[in-house]
Amino acid sequence: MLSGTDKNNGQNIEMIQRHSFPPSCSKMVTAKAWALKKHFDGLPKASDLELITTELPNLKDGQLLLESVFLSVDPYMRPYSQRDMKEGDIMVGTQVARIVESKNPAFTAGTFVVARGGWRTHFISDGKDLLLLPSGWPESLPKSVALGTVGMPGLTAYFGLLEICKIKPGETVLVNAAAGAVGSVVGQIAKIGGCKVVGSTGSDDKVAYLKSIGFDEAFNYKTVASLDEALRKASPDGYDCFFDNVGGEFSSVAIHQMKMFGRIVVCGAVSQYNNTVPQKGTFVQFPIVFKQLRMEGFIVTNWYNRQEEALKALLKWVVEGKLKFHEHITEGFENMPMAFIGLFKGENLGKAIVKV
Ligand SMILES: NC(=O)C1=CN([C@@H]2O[C@H](COP(=O)(O)OP(=O)(O)OC[C@H]3O[C@@H](n4cnc5c(N)ncnc54)[C@H](OP(=O)(O)O)[C@@H]3O)[C@@H](O)[C@H]2O)C=CC1
Ligand SMILES: CCCCCCC/C=C/C=O
Repeated sequence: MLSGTDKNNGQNIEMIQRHSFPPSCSKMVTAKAWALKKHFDGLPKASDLELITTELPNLKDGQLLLESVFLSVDPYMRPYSQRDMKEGDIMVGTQVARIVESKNPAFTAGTFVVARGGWRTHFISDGKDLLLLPSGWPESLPKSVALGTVGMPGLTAYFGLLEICKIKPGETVLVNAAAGAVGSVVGQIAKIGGCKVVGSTGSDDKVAYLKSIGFDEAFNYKTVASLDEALRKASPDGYDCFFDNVGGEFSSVAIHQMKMFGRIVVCGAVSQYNNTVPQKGTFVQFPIVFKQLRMEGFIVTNWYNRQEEALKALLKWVVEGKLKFHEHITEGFENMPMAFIGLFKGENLGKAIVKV
């Protein structure tokens, strides 16, 4: 038997082998997967990825066969591929998958789970890292939301805002990439928490969307004459909290408009992920020292010991209509590269999802 743990994705998932299995296997399942053919150089290109087709072995005791239904494409995959993947590895990622067959008594065929299976249509798991949808998941709520607002991006917003920023009612919160998976949840949780919310995003349609979900102020950073002025106009008194998804120039400008004792959550730096040469930035020490700011980076998985509590809260807000979600759905597994590349062109409104 050719098998192994997929170290690349850090998961207990049987690796897809790039050749056929012995003829003794009765029910062969053909799996498709996207592999990193060539490390990205600048903006990812479809030709950097390769679609491979393989056949999975029969299940051993304790194993499950899963079929992806919805897959997530996320900006983190770009820096992750650079740092942690080698050419030929299957792209890292999560999906909502259906259990097709189970030889694991803890799971029943037909159940939907969130898995870290990478960009694959089918895969085999020992069940260790599979997550059931939170209890009380309404039939009417698309299961894909478990990859967005009630999933990793929602958790990012929840912990970043409540635990790192520690927002208080009456404060003013700034978030960029505000119409995306994380940003749209940040703004809405901040509103639930009694804050004033300002969002920056890359199109007028997205600005209108942000207003429709309760943002107090929103602007299109691509068309404003001056970012500094746009930030000042949206909140003349400055910002208590800045949830930074973008980095780069935006952050360099925004840091100067923080209030005394402001908090900055460094969640991501999507504007920098495709850089081919290191950028020279502004020096941040002056505003940090003289306004006594706190600036903290965080990775959501560090908070996963509390994910049950947070997913419950996020689902409750969604069900109550306090937390709206939007999905940008790309149809077809073969279009995963296109959906991924689209993230860096601002094509998505809300969570970018691929439906197999
Ligand atoms: N620290 C953590 O644990 C986690 C961090 N993250 C980070 O959060 C951020 C948002 O992720 P997510 O919500 O999933 O993604 P989004 O759904 O927000 O999609 C990415 C968006 O980023 C914006 N964008 C793309 N390129 C640029 C650019 N050059 N300059 C400015 N904006 C750009 C685009 O929106 P627009 O049209 O507005 O430009 C695009 O739609 C990312 O930085 C990501 O890495 C995400 C999850 C966990
Ligand atoms: C369960 C999926 C793990 C996602 C981790 C995301 C960390 C993000 C970092 C920056 O974008």
